Amino acid sequence: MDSVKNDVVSYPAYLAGQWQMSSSHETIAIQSPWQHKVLGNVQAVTQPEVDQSIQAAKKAQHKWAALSLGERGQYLNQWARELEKDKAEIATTIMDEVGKNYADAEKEVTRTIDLIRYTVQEALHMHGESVRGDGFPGGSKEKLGIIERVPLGVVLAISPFNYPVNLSASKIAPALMAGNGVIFKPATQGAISGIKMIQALDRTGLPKGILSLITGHGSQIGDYLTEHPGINMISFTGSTQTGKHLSQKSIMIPLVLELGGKDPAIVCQDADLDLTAKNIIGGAFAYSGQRCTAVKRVLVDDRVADQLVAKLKQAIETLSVGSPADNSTVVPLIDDKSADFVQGLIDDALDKGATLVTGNRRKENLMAPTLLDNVTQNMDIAWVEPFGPVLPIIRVHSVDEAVKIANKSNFGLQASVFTQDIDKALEIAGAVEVGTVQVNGRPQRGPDNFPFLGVKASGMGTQGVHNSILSMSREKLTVINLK
Ligand SMILES: NC(=O)C1=CN([C@@H]2O[C@H](COP(=O)(O)OP(=O)(O)OC[C@H]3O[C@@H](n4cnc5c(N)ncnc54)[C@H](OP(=O)(O)O)[C@@H]3O)[C@@H](O)[C@H]2O)C=CC1
Ligand SMILES: O=C(O)[C@H](O)COP(=O)(O)O
Repeated sequence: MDSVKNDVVSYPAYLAGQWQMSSSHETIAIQSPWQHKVLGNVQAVTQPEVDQSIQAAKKAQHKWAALSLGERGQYLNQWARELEKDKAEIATTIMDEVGKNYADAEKEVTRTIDLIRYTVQEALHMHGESVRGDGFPGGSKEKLGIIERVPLGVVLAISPFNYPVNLSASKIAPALMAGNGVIFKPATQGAISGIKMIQALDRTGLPKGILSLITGHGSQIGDYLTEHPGINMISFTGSTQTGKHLSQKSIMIPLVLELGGKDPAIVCQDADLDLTAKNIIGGAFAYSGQRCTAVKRVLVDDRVADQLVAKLKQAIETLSVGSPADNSTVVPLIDDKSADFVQGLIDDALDKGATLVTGNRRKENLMAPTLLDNVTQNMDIAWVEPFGPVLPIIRVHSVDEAVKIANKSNFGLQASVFTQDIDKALEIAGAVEVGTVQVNGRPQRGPDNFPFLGVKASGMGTQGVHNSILSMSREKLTVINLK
């Protein structure tokens, strides 16, 4: 299946049920962000190959949707078992390809297996409803409406680099269980992990054509996919910039967009500061802050700010920094360009008078975890998503000021509130314009049975297993006019 030249593997794409080298004869070299070597080549898939894949998905989808939920579930449960077998290999690929530490990469695969199994169970338990017409003026009991959920057709699933397996499966599994065909476009940096995951799915004997895996740079093939008339729904996770672009290109189809964030941790005067510091550190620096739900700013009551900063400094200075293979918390960023971007934000803040508490050291794309205090609203780091290991502290005089600054952001993914007063927590939770508020905990997507959503520039629509199945199916009403 794969071809090897000069020790570098060329991975085929999975087009209309066949593993194939692209007729473009063009490949993209995937460079490890930390081993500084080429891990393999993936295909630059052509537009005619996209057409063939979408046609094949359309054709296969009717038969697929005609299978019972139990039959579709059997393929997915088998996929979960195949992923169990490949766990170590896929975790190693994630580690090599996106620089996630091994323990977290393995957790990502385990979480994916759990998610697939849960998705099957959830889909099995979902059902439609019926309604009689007599509840509305002029209607009658003789009108019986049967409301079923039916698939949308072909779903385009586009995933980002930072969870190359989990955020892909969290689109593919619900799309398949809802009876759709799938066109899967992984992040280029993450494509080999995506390919390995689909190799496991292919081994289940999945009907040919129902899913294709299209590799290629989003900048080259993305618009063609998005604008394709054969696509009936798009589920996208990635940056706000790409998400906005995609929403302008797509034409009258449902979109679910999970985009960037600038999640604040609001720390009240009465907060348990040890618990707060622990959550902020884990939230801000795991996987070097390359998570949409990372804590990306701290809005702390001035009266406890010195104490909190001291605790954060102490904890940051004990974080392990280095190789993903050593399970370091802070690992090299996805590329040098990302590290340059983060460095630019740090430099801007320091130029404008922020206090460097710790960090601001760098070796290529490996950046030391950095804490900046006395950050003010004229600094870019107060508003921009760094996607790197830097945390700004903004001191505030009141809860109202914290909420005001929290809401001034374009983003609205999650927010954390640290306080021991539940009334205050609920008041703040009600006032913050985000998808989710975490009381005394760090922002996070999981557990995956919870709804996951962003508002404002952080997204549109809702993920989480139940909501993903809903968003990838629609209601269909059949009215029986009884005598
Ligand atoms: N809210 C959420 O759930 C999450 C949000 N994110 C956000 O994602 C970002 C990091 O991920 P990153 O991968 O860099 O994001 P990008 O937006 O750069 O890429 C995301 C995906 O979009 C593809 N893409 C690029 N251009 C186009 C296009 N014109 N049309 C269609 N698809 C395109 C990319 O392909 P290619 O790789 O080939 O360029 C990739 O598969 C951060 O902003 C983060 O906050 C990340 C995870 C979760
Ligand atoms: O990509 C991301 O950052 C995720 O969607 C967040 O997931 P997590 O909160 O489980 O890390």
